[in-house]
This record gives sequence, structure tokens and C-alpha cells, in this order.
Amino acid sequence: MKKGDAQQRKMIIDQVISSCENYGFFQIVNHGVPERLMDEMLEKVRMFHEQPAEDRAAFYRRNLAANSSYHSNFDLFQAPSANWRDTFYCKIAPTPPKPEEIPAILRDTLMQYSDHVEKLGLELFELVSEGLGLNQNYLKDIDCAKGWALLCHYYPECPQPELTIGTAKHADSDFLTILLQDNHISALQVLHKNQWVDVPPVQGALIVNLISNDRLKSVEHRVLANLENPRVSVACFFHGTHLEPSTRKYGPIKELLSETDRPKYRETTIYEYTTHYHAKGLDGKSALTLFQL
Ligand SMILES: O=C(O)CCC(=O)C(=O)O
Ligand SMILES: [Fe+2]
Repeated sequence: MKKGDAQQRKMIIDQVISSCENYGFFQIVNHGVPERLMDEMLEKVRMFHEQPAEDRAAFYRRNLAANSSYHSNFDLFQAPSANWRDTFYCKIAPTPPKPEEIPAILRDTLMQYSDHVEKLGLELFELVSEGLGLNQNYLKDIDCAKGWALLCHYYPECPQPELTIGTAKHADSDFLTILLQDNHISALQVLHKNQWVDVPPVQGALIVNLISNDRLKSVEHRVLANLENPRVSVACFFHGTHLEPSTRKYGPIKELLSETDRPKYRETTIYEYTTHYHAKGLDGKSALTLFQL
């Protein structure tokens, strides 16, 4: 991902775009986030979730507008079924968290990891803008990279995994997700041509999802529960202004539309979209349906 070599950059962009067009995600290894830090992040997330309940309780809250929260199933009261997972959620930008909003056991590692992810996120928005034939700063200029949050998931081992699910089928609610998954357990699946396909962990790799006017697929995915061991993952959601009030409207990018490529969705604000996504919960249906034209 080094800048400079124009031909190499073009090749990376082509791969990113074609992978997103065909599969809705891609895996990257040469991303600038040190492997040592990725492993440390997964380990610290595991340690946080495996502390005695009284040490975790201070962070327990269900308010998704809070700067940080620790909860089991953000959509517990909305979705038709619960997922077998707990999550520590922390907003990173535009306003960085106060130290006391992050559990001490995670604090330093989480901040170091987020510095690297933020740089990678910005670079990915540039590459994707360019790949779509837009100005390099297009997606950044419309605030896609303005706000983001980190979700530290923990999927406890499950005595009867066939009766439940780690994360129900969904497409992410943000512009771009950077996912770090456990090195030891293959549980993530993506829906490709109506079939669930495993995305086994690759040492040192990060997974990236995107959303768009159906040109770059917003891939549907899920996580299976498993019997043997707890599984840990860290999802970084670049979701713009999220639940903060903003009147900026988002819709299919006008510069990419034509007589033959008409808008498939109406415009909406990030607030409206996010509120709808949360109210619906992970019910297996696409949140985009409401906005379809
Ligand atoms: O745990 C994972 O690997 C995926 C989590 C996920 O899909 C999400 O947070 O949206
Ligand atoms: Fe997801």
C-alpha cells in the first residue's frame, strides 16, 4: 500500500474494486498495521471479556449514543433472536474517548491499534474513490471517514452451537468496515451466490467490507457459534456522523449515475439510516430495503 509507485497503486485499486464488485469484501495483508499489535489487540480483548463480572460491570450500558458501552446484543429487544456474543463498543472519532471510557486492561493497546486503523481507513477511502473514477478525496470530503468506532466482540464457547448463532446474517451499517478476526477459529461466513462460504482466518490479514449503490456489494455475512473455544474479533466501523445530528444527505453518488445506471436508493441522512438499522436489529433482512426506489 505504499504510495509512489503509480503502476502498483493502480493494480491494488483494480484488485480492491473487482473484489468488492464480485464478493463484497477483500482481505489485505500489506496494510501497515503491525502484526504484533493485531495479536496484542485480540489478546487484550479476550482478557477484558474474561475478567470477573464485577470488573466489567462498570462499562455495562445499552445506550448506543454513549462514547463507550459494554453490552450483550445491541438489538436484544428488537431482533427476533439473540446472538451468542458480548461486545465492548468505543467511539474513536471525531471525538477521541477519554481514558476512563476505555477499560484499563485494553486502553493502551486499543489507542495504538486505532491510530493505525485510522490511517488505513483514510487510505482505503482514497483508493476506493480513485477506483470508482472519482477524485481521490471524494469519500473523505463527504465525511465518510469523519467518525468511526471500534467493536470488540467476544463469542463464548457454546454447549449447543447448532441451536444458536454468533452473529446473525446482516450487512454492515457503515461506509467501510475493517475487521480483525481471531487467528484460531473459522466461524465467519459470507453469502456468495446464495451459498454460505467460510472466510477462515489468515494470519496478519484484515477484512474490508464496503457499501454502495449495489456496484460494490455490501456483503451479507454471519458468524457461527462454536463449541470448542471462545472467539474474539475487532470490527472498526467507519460510520460517519453516526447518531450525531447532521442534515447531510447520502445517496447513490451522482457522478457515477447515468441513463443506464439509475439510482437504486433514495437519499437519507446517516442518523435516519442508523436509527432504522438499530430499530430493526439483525433480523436477517436488509436495512437498505426501506430506501429502495
Ligand atoms: O465477529 C466477526 O468476525 C464479525 C462481526 C460483524 O460482522 C460485525 O460486527 O458487524
Ligand atoms: Fe458485520
